[in-house]
Amino acid sequence: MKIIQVRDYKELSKAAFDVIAETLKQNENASINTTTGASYDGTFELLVEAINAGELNIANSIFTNLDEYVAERDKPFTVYTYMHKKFYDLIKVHPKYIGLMDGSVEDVEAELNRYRKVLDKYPRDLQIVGLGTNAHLAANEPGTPFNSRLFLADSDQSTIDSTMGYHNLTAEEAPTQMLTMGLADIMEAKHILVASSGERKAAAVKAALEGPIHEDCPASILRAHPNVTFIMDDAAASLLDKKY
Ligand SMILES: N[C@@H]1[C@@H](O)[C@H](O)[C@@H](COP(=O)(O)O)O[C@@H]1O
Repeated sequence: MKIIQVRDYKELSKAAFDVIAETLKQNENASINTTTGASYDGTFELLVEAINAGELNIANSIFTNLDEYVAERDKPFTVYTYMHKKFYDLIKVHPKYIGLMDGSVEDVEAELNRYRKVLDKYPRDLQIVGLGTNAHLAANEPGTPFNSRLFLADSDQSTIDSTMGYHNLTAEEAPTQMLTMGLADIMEAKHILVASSGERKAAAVKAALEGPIHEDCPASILRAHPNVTFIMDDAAASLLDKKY
């Protein structure tokens, strides 16, 4: 695992951007699957700038997402809304293919089957993930089997609380379930990028990097992958025993 420790969120966003840009520069047909959320807001801003300045060509790339809330698509907190507001609506050139799950469907099984085919068609060159405060990956909460595949997941209370905080939602408005790629789906990527920022992620970073590799800590599975770039800022690294 390549661990990059930076000072703050600004440096973290630049370091994550550099990994994505390098992937696209090496292979303009790259298939990139991404998370959404606070960890990557700054990274998406840098991507939009670089694409619109003509410095990065994404016209031949594939972009897919790794999870989606069970909710109407136009709700402010959905992955669909995030990707459009912070990326797809802002860029002048679009990827060759954009794949998003639809959490508003009645037939969840059919939607998971449809997305299975999307993932099978576009094996991931780069998988972008964030850690939950409880060290979840996507919506794979603690206790999820390491061999999980695309499924409908119930969110832990800490995850629901994070979503409420980030999107300023009441308990009634907050989504409680997600369609999500499984841990085995995430592990299939050639390269996995993780970015973690701030004190609220420090315990999850410690568990992921220094705790047992166990299903109680979904992110610990990343240590079994041969090509992970883990970027953290000083605050997220503050509980680590070792200096990496
Ligand atoms: N399901 C999402 C994940 O896809 C996301 O990566 C993670 C971290 O989010 P954030 O970057 O906002 O802390 O938690 C959420 O619950």
